[in-house]
Amino acid sequence: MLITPIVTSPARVRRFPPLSALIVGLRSSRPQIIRQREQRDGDTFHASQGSGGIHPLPPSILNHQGSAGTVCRAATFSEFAAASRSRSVSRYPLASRMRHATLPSAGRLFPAPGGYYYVDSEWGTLKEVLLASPEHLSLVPCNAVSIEAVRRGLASCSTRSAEQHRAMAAALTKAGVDVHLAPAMPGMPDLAFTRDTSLMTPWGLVGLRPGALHRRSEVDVVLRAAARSGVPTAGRVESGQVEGGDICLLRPGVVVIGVSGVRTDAAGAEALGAMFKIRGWTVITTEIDARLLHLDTHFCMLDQNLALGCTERLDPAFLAEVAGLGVKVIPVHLDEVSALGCNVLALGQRRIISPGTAPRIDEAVRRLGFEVITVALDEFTRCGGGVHCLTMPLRREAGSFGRT
Ligand SMILES: NC(=[NH2+])NCCC[C@H](N)C(=O)O
Repeated sequence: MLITPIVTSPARVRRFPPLSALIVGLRSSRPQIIRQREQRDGDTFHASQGSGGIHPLPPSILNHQGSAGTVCRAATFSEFAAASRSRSVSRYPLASRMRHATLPSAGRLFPAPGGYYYVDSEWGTLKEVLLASPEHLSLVPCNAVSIEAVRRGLASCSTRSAEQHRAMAAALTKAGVDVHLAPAMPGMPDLAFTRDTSLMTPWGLVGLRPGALHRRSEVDVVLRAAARSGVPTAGRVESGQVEGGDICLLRPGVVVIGVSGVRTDAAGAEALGAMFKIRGWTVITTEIDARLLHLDTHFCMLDQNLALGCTERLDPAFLAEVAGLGVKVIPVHLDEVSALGCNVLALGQRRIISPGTAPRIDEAVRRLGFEVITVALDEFTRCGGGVHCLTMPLRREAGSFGRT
């Protein structure tokens, strides 16, 4: 079967209705799709499905100079109509304004066919993020932290998890981040951890392939929700397994993939890594301890040259490589990792959101001049995920060097 991604120009993307209008009710969204369906000859391409690995974009649009636009998945009108009927998307605090992205400029290291939606680092100023409703959250004993929580007799409380999730969304909004919310899905107890199902790149959103089988069907839900917001899809990993918590866009041009063999394996890392390599990125794979679940529980970027890391567990060769790239690692202890205290979200401009479970780390980061915003997330941390796992950035300002 052939699929035909649709191409729009950045200028068209700029004219999209405000995201707040798209999210709350999506009443004005049909024109957006109509605009996406306008194709420009020469920029259209076909990618075959079912060939294994990831569907790459054609070389003709790689190394693109930033003028030809955005590659979009053609969302069907029925998807769009379904989205406009959805009620659950309207409950969150949303930024009423829409600040448009700085679109790709000549000076950019990786000009962006992805256009408006764009992420090339873990620390560029965060502008838009995708969350998913925790309505069906439950404590699945599928990682060391959640197994221990179940052993201690803990359970999930839907009222508290909803409150904490809303408070996190409110903190994001207050920090100038627009929030998109995927609807709840019965039978998907870990859906709220949107980080793991997909990855936003400079070229569009990539669907991942979770190693946890109970999470695999989450990918379609998240991709559909993103498509309703007009986020272009760049491809999908179709071999091996790879979860977003194991991926770190260390800086523009360097991606790290943690391989535990359980959630992310070598085949999945290779499939995803190929997408970056073909665009000239350096792909660093590092073996991680499966008991720590994901890379992002024990290695998280705070800023362009600063990270939190569990130096007692990370591979010394990886730490040496990171040091060679000029990134300083603030050591975190294993008990802080288990408390998800290392699993923080960089907002850019020296601001982070932290679950506040490791005061020593928060204090150390504050002393470095960061604003540390804490949100209570114990309903989620007992499931093995914190604020980094609960957020999937859709748009960050392009990472730029030279700043300290
Ligand atoms: N990126 C992360 N660390 N995600 C945490 C996911 C937690 C979830 N209960 C799971 O085990 O899949």
